[in-house]
Amino acid sequence: MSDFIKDADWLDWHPNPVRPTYRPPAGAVDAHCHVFGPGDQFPFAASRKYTPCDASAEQLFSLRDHLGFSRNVVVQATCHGTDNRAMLHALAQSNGMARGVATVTPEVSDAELDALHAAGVRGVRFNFVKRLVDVLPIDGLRSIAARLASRDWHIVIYFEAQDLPEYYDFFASLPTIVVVDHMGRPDVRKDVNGPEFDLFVKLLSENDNIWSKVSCPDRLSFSGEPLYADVVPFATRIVETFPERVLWGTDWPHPNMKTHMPDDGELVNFIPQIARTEELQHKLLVENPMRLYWAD
Ligand SMILES: O=C(O)c1cc(C(=O)O)oc(=O)c1
Repeated sequence: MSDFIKDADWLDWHPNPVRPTYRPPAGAVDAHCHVFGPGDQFPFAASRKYTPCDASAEQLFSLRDHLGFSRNVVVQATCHGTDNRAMLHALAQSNGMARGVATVTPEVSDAELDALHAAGVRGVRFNFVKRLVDVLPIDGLRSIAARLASRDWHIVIYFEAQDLPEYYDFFASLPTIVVVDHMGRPDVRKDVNGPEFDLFVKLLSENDNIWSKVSCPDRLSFSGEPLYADVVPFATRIVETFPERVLWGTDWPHPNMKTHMPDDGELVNFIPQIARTEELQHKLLVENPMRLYWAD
């Protein structure tokens, strides 16, 4: 029994996703997923904006095998704040088949960063989504970023499209590889070649250190599952313009979905819609994440 009671409107992860008909290439990496707790073992943070159901490392790895994937990148979920223990536990249970992205404060010591590296962490997440976090002052983020540059770590950023103009110069100034979560959350009802998404494409065009995850059609779509047709032009534009700088992930256990819970097998079946050749799929699922997370 968890010590926490999940939010009344919380949607649990899908209990029995289909076995995907699309088979990912050997060694495929789910480069964006999370663990939640379990809350009685790894308590959720006092600063959290939501209380989820539990989603353990064992459940994550069982999903990985079911979907035909080999590896995971476990991204620190905001409900755990800067307490990275649940994520680190997942890495420790993975037999080297998972890497992590942590959340840290500007006060983090070099020794703590060393320990995170030894545990398999290769990046830090900066979050600008106000419903999820109290956004840290930019100066603090800058000081963290400067310390990561010498470590060959990267920074994962999560923001929504309407906030990109405000943060554009800051993002462009970051000294590490930068990976944008969920394509910068475009409003897919707008034109894929319109000013809003063009600004995101410009960010990647002008900064060859900036990458994008082409994840979460379920969050972005208004046309809905399983086809997520309205997301396809956005994701294909990114995959085909920046084939060496894209990552894909399930986003399991899908925090804060309010209307439906995606079937993770159908999310895998969606991959060939957005990466339309075997070569693009191999870069997206194997070469790019391996370069970023398993270079050593
Ligand atoms: O859109 C979200 O609610 C969301 C939340 C989190 C998190 O709480 O860490 O991570 C994500 O990738 C997406």
